[in-house]
Amino acid sequence: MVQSAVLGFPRIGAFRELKKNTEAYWQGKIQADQLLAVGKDIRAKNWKLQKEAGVDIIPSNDFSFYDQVLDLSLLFNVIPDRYTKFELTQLDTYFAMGRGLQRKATETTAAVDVTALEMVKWFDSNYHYVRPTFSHSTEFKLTGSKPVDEYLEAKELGIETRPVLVGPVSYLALGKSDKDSLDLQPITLLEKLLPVYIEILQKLAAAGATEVQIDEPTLVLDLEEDVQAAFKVAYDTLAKASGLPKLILTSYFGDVTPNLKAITGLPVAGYHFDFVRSPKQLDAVVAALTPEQTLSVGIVNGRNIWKNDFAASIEFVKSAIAKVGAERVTVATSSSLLHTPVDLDNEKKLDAAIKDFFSFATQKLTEVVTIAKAVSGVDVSAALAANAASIKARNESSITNDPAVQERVSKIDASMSARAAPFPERLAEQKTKYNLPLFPTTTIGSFPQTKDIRINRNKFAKGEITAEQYESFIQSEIEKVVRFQEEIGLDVLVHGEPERNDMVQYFGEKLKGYAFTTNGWVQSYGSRYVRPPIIVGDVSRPEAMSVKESVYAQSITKKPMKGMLTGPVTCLRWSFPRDDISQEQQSLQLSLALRDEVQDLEAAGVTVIQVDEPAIREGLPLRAGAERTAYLKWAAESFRVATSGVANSTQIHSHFCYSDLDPNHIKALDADVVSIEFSKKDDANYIQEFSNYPNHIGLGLFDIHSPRIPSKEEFVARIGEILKSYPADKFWVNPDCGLKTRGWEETRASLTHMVEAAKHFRELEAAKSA
Ligand code: MET
Ligand SMILES: [Zn+2]
Repeated sequence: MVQSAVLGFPRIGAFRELKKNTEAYWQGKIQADQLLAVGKDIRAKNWKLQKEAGVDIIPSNDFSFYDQVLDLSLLFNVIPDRYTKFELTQLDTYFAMGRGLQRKATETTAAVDVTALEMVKWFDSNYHYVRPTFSHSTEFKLTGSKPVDEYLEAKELGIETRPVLVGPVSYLALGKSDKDSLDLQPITLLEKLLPVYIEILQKLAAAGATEVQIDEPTLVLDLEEDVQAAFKVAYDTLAKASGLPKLILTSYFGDVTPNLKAITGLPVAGYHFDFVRSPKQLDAVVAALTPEQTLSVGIVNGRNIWKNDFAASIEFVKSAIAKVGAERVTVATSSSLLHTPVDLDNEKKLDAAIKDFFSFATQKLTEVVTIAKAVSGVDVSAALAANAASIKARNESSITNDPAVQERVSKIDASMSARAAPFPERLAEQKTKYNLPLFPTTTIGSFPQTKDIRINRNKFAKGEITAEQYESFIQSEIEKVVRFQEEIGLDVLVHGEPERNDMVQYFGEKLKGYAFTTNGWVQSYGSRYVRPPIIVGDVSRPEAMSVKESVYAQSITKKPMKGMLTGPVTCLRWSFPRDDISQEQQSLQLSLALRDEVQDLEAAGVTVIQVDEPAIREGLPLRAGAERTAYLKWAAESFRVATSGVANSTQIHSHFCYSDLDPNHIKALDADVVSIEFSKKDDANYIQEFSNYPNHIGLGLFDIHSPRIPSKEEFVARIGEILKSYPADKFWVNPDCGLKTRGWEETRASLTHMVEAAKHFRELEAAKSA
C-alpha cells in the first residue's frame, strides 16, 4: 500500500484561536500556561484530524507560536545578546526576538527596549520568517526539546508522527550575520552547528521517532558553491553519528535540478520533491536516487485552494511508480499546508457552485489519502467520479469563463501599453498643468484607520446604518484628511482611503471574477493573518470602483488630488490565483479592468493617479533565468496597459514597498513618479543606483511601521544625505508607505516636520539660483 504524507498543517486554529490567545498573552490578559494550553489543544486537534482522514505520515513540530525558523533559533541558542540581558522567560525572549519588546520598568523588573530580528519573505510565499542572526559569539547548544516534546505529546494521544525540522544548510543559508559580525558568512558555521542537529535527532530517535522530515527548501534557489558543497558535508556528518532516525530530505516551491548534484547520493533514506511546481524534474530526480532511496511525490498543492485534479495526479504518481516501484513511493502534499486556509466546511456564505471548486487544508488531507489509495489499487471510484465532475464543472463554468474578457486580452497591442509621448514631453505638460514646487510633498494614500472608521464599516456591513449614512460618514472622513493636508501644506493630496478594508480586497469585491471567504485566514507572520480573495474566473469591472470618493475629494480642494488604485500584479499576488490559466493572463485581465478605472478617473477630473504595486518584487521568480525575464516583462506590461491610456498631462504615480527594489525593474513601468520605501536603507550605493532612474522618485523618508516621530532636523539631515547623490529636480518628499496603521498624533507631527524640511530645501535652492 502506497503511503500518504502531509508535510505540515496550519497552526492558527480554524477560527484564529492562536492569534486571539497570543495577542491576549502579549497584552497581559492571559498567562503563559494558558497560551501553552491553547497550543497543545490546536496540535491535538490537528493530529486527530489527520489521523481520522487516514493520513499515514502525520507531521509533528510543524506547530509554532510565531515562526518555525525562530523556533530553531531559540532551540539552538542563536539568540543575540541584546535579547538575553533582560533575563526574560524563554517564551518572552522568543517573542522579543520575533516582534521586539518595549516595556516600562516596574518595581521588580528593569525597562526593556529591544527591536525585533529581521523578518523576510519565506521564498515566494506571503509567509514571513524571522531570520536567524549569527555573530562570532554565537554558541550553538540545545536550550530545550520542543521537537521531542511535541512528538511525545502526539504519541500520548496514540498518534505516531514524523517530526519536521528545517535542515542545517537551509537554516544557515536563510540567516545572516549580525551588525557586530558583518564579516561572518553563516554557512561557515556548519561544523559548529551540526552537533546540535545530531543531539536533537538522537533525542527524537530515542523517543521513538523512526523518520524525520528535514526541510532544505533553499534547494530551489540559485546557490553559491559553498552552500552547495555544504549539503554533502552536513549529511555525511549526520550519517556518521549513531542512533539517528531516517532522514527524508525535503524541498518544495520549485525545481531542484540545478542543484541536484549537491544532493545526489547523500546518505539519506529518501527525498521529497514538489511536483506541483515542477513536474518536469521527475526524470532527473529519479535518476539521482540510489536503489534504496524512497521518493515522496508532492502532488497535492500546499499553496493554493483548488481541488486537486485526481485523474492527472494519479497518472503522475503512477508514472513515478513505474520508474521506482510502489514500495519506494509516498504520495504527499507539495509543501506544508501552512499556506492554505484551514477548513472549507467553515465557509457558510460561499455559493455552492464556487465552493465545489475549492479544497482547503482539511480537504487536502482526504485528497492525499485518496490518491494514495487509488495508486494502490483500492477502489475509490466514487471519489474519482465526483472529483472528475467537479473539475469538469469548473472548466466549463460561466463563472470561470467570460469570452468577452478573453477576447479583450487577446487584442492588447503595443499601442495599449505605451504612453502617447516619452517622459520628458509628458513632464513638460505636467509642469505647466500642476506647477508644483521643487521637492513636491505627498503621502502614499492611506491615513489612520481609526476605530471610528472600523466601527462604521462594521455597522454598514451589518445593515445597522444605511448606505447614505455610511457614505456621508466616509465623506466627512475624506474632508478631515483633505483639510489636514491643506493645513500643513502638502502639495499633492490624497483622500485617505477610509472606505477601504484592504487594498486588494476592496477592489476584488467590486470586480467580477473574485470570491471571498469568511474564515479563510492564512498566517502571514506571527499573529498577522491575511484572508486572500480568490480569483475564480475571468476578471472584469462591472462599474467604476473608486471614482466617487476621489471625485468628491478633488471637489473640495484646489490642490491636485491623487486617485488611488491597486495595481494588477499586486491584486494578483495578494489573491489566491487561478491554476487553470497563466498568471500573465490573469494579470492582463486585471490590467484592463484598471485601465478602464484610470480612464474614468481622468475623465472625471482626477488627473494625478497612483497605481500601487508593492507586490511586484515578491512575484519575481526565485531563480534567475527565462522565467524571471518573462515575469518582468508581463508585470511591466500589465502596469503599462493599466496606466497608459491617458493624456500626457495626466500624471501617473506608482508605489513600491516591502523589499529591496532594483531600479531597473521599475524603469519599464514608465510611471511619471514613483515612491518607494527607503527610510531604513543606508547604503550609499543603493541611493546612487536610484539617481540614474530617469523619471521622478520619492525615496521614503520615514518608517510608517513605527510610532516614532522624526524631527524636522532629522528630515533635513536625511534629505541632505540623499541629495549628495540624487538630483534635486527629480526629488519628491514622502513617507515610506501609507499611514493606515498609525495614530493621528504621530501622523500629524511627522508629516508637519517632513513638509517643513521640504520647504527648507526649497529656500536653499531658491537662494542658489538667486
Ligand atoms: C502596501 S502599499 C500601501 C499603499 C496604499 N495606497 C496605502 O497607502 O495604504
Ligand atoms: Zn506601501
